[in-house]
Amino acid sequence: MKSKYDVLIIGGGPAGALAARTAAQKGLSVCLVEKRPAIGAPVRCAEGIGKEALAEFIPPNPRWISAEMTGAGIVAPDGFEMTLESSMAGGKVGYILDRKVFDRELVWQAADAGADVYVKTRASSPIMSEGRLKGAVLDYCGSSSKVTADVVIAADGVESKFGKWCGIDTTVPVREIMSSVQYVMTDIDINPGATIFYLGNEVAPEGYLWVFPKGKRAANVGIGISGRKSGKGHRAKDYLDKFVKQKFPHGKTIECIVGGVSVCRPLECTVADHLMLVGDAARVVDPLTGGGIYNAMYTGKLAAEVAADCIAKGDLSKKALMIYDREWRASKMGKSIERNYHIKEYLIKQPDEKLNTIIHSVSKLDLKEFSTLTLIKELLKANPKLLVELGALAASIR
Ligand SMILES: Cc1cc2nc3c(=O)[nH]c(=O)nc-3n(C[C@H](O)[C@H](O)[C@H](O)COP(=O)(O)OP(=O)(O)OC[C@H]3O[C@@H](n4cnc5c(N)ncnc54)[C@H](O)[C@@H]3O)c2cc1C
Repeated sequence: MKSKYDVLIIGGGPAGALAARTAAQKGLSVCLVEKRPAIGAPVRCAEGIGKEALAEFIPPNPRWISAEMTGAGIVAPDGFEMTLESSMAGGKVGYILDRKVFDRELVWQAADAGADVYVKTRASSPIMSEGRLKGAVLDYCGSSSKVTADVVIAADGVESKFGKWCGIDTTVPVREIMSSVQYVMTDIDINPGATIFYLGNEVAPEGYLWVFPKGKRAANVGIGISGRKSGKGHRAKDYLDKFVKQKFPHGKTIECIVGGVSVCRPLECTVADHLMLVGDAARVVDPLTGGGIYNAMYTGKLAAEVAADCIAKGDLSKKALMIYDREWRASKMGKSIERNYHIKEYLIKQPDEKLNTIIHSVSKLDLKEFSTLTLIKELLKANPKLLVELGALAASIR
């Protein structure tokens, strides 16, 4: 391992991979370290992503796509299902990825572009000198080495520690961590072309339960509930087991994963001198859907672009790197996170009766664009009273 790079990236998920690929393509020397022995495993994700969102970063490839989606369903607490599709999108609206292969492909592309990649290598502390971040101490199989870099990109996911070690407050309030469990199930009766979301305080308090198809009779069946609702007898797993017993009594569980998803607002500031935070480490998951793959790739790529400009100018100060922070907040992604945060806060306070009313208001929607914003606009049309309840927020949606 070399001891000096232009860019050191911590974490080999979609955020780190896109940062590494972009920085290497720009001719920078790049080191990406991943603490796990293999990129992409174990998967901690339901693997859903929109078709257009994915296409911004990589052309689709059947090698890492488990299933193509043509629509979605939202099931109200009383069991009524609203179906969503988009004839405008040519019938295909999204994918369920195979992230074990997908994440590996992204890192592979970064390596092909020239990045050095080290797995089973953990960043264990920052190197601080003359009051500034100079790099990180990396642990590999019992030995430690120091790697310095002009800029460190922390892409270390939801469990991110690097930002905190450098003085950034990355704490997520307990109520804004979704406690999640997911089974990969086979031998179950599903609609193989639609992602289904189940809502309700009895099903998934302050969260939702999902069935994301991975084939004709296989799916990721998972749940995320608010950390503050989780307790003895009411853990995410308890809710999921109850659902599975009722809905898929003969299904077989071939994999079980647990994880946390932050559904808080993004960090107040995602840069410091010589440091940038991207993806889940920056808390840029969509607070309404819990989706973070796109946002991770978007921030990873943008951070590397800004880093390259700043390296060329010889200024890696917080002030210079702030371009990244400002740009992602002003982007469609940043605005959508802010809006969806308020909608999530509104929805989690609603009783089941209200959720039933909202979902019953439309039984089938053909969306021009298959996005949460278009869906919300349609629901507002069907429930004009919500405009009053949402107050100032409604203006930003129309
Ligand atoms: C149950 C569940 C379901 C989800 N479903 C979806 C979904 O359907 N669609 C969607 O868009 N999003 C989903 N998400 C969110 C999505 O998985 C994340 O937003 C996405 O993976 C974020 O990418 P990332 O690169 O920021 O972080 P990660 O993918 O978490 O990658 C971070 C990497 O950093 C490594 N790392 C951490 N610390 C260190 C260290 N000190 N040194 C070296 N390496 C380190 C970790 O091992 C990890 O590999 C889901 C999440 C969960 C938990």
